[in-house]
Amino acid sequence: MIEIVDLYKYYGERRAVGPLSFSIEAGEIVGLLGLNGAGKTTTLRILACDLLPSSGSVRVNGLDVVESPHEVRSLIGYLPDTPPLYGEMTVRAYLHFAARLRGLSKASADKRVPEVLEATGLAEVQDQLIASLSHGYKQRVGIAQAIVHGPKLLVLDEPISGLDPVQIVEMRELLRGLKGEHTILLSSHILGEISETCDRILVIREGQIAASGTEAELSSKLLKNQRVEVTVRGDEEKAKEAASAVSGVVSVEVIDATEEGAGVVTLQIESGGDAREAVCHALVTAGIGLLEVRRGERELETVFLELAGPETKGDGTEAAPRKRRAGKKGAKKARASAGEGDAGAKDAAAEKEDGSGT
Ligand SMILES: Nc1ncnc2c1ncn2[C@@H]1O[C@H](COP(=O)(O)OP(=O)(O)OP(=O)(O)O)[C@@H](O)[C@H]1O
Repeated sequence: MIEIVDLYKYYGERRAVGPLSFSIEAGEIVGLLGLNGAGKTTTLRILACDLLPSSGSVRVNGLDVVESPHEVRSLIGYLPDTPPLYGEMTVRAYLHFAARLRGLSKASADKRVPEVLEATGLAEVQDQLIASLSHGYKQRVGIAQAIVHGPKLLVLDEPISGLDPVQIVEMRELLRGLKGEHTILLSSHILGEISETCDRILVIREGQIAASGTEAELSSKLLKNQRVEVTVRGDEEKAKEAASAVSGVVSVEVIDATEEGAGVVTLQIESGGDAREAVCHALVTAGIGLLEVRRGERELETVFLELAGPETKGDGTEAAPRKRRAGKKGAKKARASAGEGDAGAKDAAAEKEDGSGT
């Protein structure tokens, strides 16, 4: 569906993208993941025929974006990082307008708009002014305008950015629901936002693909040890001893408990392989009450920073395990902010000099 070979994009002397090559099969949902300035928006704009490449080839369904931009545009639904919405229009009127703009006849638009309202969960707010909608609903309208002409490919620039946790879950469901009919390429700078949504992740760093695969594949490639956090109720020393005795476990640390309660502790366990089942078995056998088991939350961050971060070591080493803090309030606060979207992180984009068509 998408084939990019040796793509370069320069803004003046500055190389924003390249050499960049990747392909995406029809029906896939793929995440382009990179820190600010990595080249995500530039790549997506080139795909959406909003920006010309400096060199290289970009094909959508076999059509070249430079040679056949009109045909490519009709195949693509594009959500830019700032959705092109008109606040003074109602949702339905705006989608009708967007449909007509993309070449649908009035009759086709009349038929298509209710389908799109339904598919994006906007039917209830169709008569509201766009300006009165929450950020999450505005993002949905942005996606609705992108699919209104029935494109095969959706190119979505940070569709999850700035959404609250409930809206993130709803957006994931919306995107996965669209997957059947569309191939989707979306961008993000937060791994946790897209790891559950995408079939595959392409990590982009300085305009090049640094790695690709599922989140699990990226983890196993880059992290020597796996991390699991287990919350238990019982004797702390006994729990540590039981977990430490499991084959493959290399370290057991007591960290901030994920919940309050008498005798509740959380252990952060590093192991050579996936030790979740063996650790749970050992703890239960030792008479420890098992309350929660999950993969360490820093694992996601660590993988991403290994690949894309400014302090990439490139040797597969990872950050030190999270230690127990003095109080539990601090822990809760830290967890609440971990993995949250950074709505302000795109400020720089607004200040960019416009390099369209260069
Ligand atoms: N119009 C422009 N003129 C000059 N430089 C630009 C322009 N647009 C982007 N750049 C530069 O190209 C590089 C890649 O930018 P791009 O917006 O593609 O990255 P990004 O991964 O989308 O980042 P963000 O998440 O901050 O939007 C950055 O160094 C950026 O400063």
